[in-house]
Amino acid sequence: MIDAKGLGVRAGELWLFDDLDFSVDPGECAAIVGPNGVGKSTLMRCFYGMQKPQRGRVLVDGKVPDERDVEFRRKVSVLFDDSDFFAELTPLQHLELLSGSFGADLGDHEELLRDAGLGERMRVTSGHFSAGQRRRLLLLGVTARPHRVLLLDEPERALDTAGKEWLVEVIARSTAAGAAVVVATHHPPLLEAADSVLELW
Ligand SMILES: Nc1ncnc2c1ncn2[C@@H]1O[C@H](COP(=O)(O)OP(=O)(O)OP(=O)(O)O)[C@@H](O)[C@H]1O
Repeated sequence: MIDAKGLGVRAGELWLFDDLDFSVDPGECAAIVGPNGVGKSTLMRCFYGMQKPQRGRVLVDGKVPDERDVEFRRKVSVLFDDSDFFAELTPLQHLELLSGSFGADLGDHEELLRDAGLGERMRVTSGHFSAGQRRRLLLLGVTARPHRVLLLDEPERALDTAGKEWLVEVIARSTAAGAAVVVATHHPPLLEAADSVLELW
């Protein structure tokens, strides 16, 4: 589903990575690890077509990724650092919006929100949510919407222990439904649960 060959990205004079091969198939989760600043987010941005590699090529479902392409965006669900949601909407309204825009039945919205630890907050506008609550809502949105590819950049950020356990579960649900998942992470249980691990250094 994602297939990269000979990928190289330079930041200034320095090659963050070069000659990198990477692939992830439907129903599999690949984790990317490495120290701060090594290039994990940059690699994820290449998979979403937000960053053009200086060398090599990446294909997603056989095509060069293009974040501006509506068909591509419908297929590929992403959580990046700057991902955001509508502060004036409640979590229930977020799910209704997603369901409507994808024309999809996401399941029982209240049950999904209880499962995400947002049961008490499902009818409260999300603008004043805590960092962890916002992260739970974002993660629920990107994992519950229809997708064939899921890209998650440090999804564990701001989550408490229960939230991190839930995160491992929702990723497993996504792969079980046949999605190809890539997760850049510093959270060891996500590495243990992954089918493959790419270490950048
Ligand atoms: N567009 C750019 N131009 C120049 N340098 C960049 C650019 N994008 C990223 N960098 C640099 O590339 C390096 C890798 O950044 P990146 O965000 O990919 O790292 P990361 O592995 O995700 O780090 P972290 O674990 O801290 O999130 C950093 O030193 C960053 O400053």
